[in-house]
Amino acid sequence: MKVRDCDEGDLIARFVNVLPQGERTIVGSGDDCALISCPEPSFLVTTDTLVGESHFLKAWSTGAEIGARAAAQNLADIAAMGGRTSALVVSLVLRGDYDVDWLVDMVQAFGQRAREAGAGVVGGDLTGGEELIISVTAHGWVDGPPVLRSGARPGDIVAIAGTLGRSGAGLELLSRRIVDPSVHDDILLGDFAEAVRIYRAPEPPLEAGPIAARHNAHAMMDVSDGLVRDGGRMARASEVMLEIDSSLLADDVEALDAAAQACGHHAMEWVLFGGEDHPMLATFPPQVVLPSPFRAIGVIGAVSPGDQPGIRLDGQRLSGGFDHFRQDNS
Ligand SMILES: Nc1ncnc2c1ncn2[C@@H]1O[C@H](COP(=O)(O)OP(=O)(O)OP(=O)(O)O)[C@@H](O)[C@H]1O
Ligand SMILES: Cc1ncc(C[n+]2csc(CCOP(=O)(O)O)c2C)c(N)n1
Ligand SMILES: [Mg+2]
Repeated sequence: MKVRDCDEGDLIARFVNVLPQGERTIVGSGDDCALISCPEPSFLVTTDTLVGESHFLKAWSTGAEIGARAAAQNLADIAAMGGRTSALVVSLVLRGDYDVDWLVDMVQAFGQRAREAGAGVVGGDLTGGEELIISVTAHGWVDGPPVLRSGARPGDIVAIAGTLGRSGAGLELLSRRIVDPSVHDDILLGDFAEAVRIYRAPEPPLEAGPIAARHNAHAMMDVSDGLVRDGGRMARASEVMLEIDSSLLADDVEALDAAAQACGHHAMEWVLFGGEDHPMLATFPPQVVLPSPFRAIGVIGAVSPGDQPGIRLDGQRLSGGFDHFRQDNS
């Protein structure tokens, strides 16, 4: 059955059937607004949109992978404040010729990621249009003070939880047809399985956000546009220098060895400039024993007089990363 064979009410009923309600939901999908409890004095809110051809290709990813990706990148933004997600709303721009089963798979996988994070999917909107667009708004809360990008201080440990570079490598393996885009089986994907899987549906370590907050992280953000671009944003917000030690990125580089050989590419480029793995980048005071799953990748330095905040690798200043509107995407 195609979308054009249904009416909006039919589709919404199919979606609601597979979506989690969420523990904080008082009124879910079906009224003019959802009503969500928020006993804390303030709440977190973030929005992120995925567009077919820009963020994913239907030819490369299943509906379920696209749905999981849309949920993951929004859940990661809430986690990156040290928070937990209470409720998501999801707006879809659809074409009439989409397969309804494909769409329900997408919505179900979106709901499953929300469910795993303890969140409800409490509403959305449906519109017709040429390109598939998934626009998500997430609401959440944080127990205690939120962890901002602006809190890094000289002497802090720079740490990361989650993977770097896998999504960028997966994108290149698919773009260059080194991996057949119709293959989704980890066994068949072999050495490339992790990179391709994470490109299609990132696996951000959501629990790391609240863990970092409990261990007094000074600053945190998720990495969506690459370590260098996003690390530079943290550096500017905090007016510090992120000093990354390349030897501490060796495990990420090694994990991409097979992909690098196949693409004739330096794995370190993906680790530094690739986005969309959504790991948590955080800084911790120097005396803290880093909580699992964080690992150190460098330290925070002061900005020398006359210099600008930024990010350096082994003392060399870096710039670049993903930007929708610039041509210098690395
Ligand atoms: N159209 C807009 N109007 C106002 N603020 C915006 C707009 N677009 C983005 N912002 C704000 O700019 C900041 C950076 O946006 P961005 O989309 O890069 O978020 P991010 O968390 O860095 O990346 P990602 O969404 O990929 O995780 C966010 O605080 C966001 O709310
Ligand atoms: C088909 C295809 N081509 C290119 C990319 C790369 N890409 C798109 S958006 C983005 C950064 C985060 O964007 P945002 O800030 O919008 O969340 C990256 C690295 C992709 N994922 N799929
Ligand atoms: Mg973010």
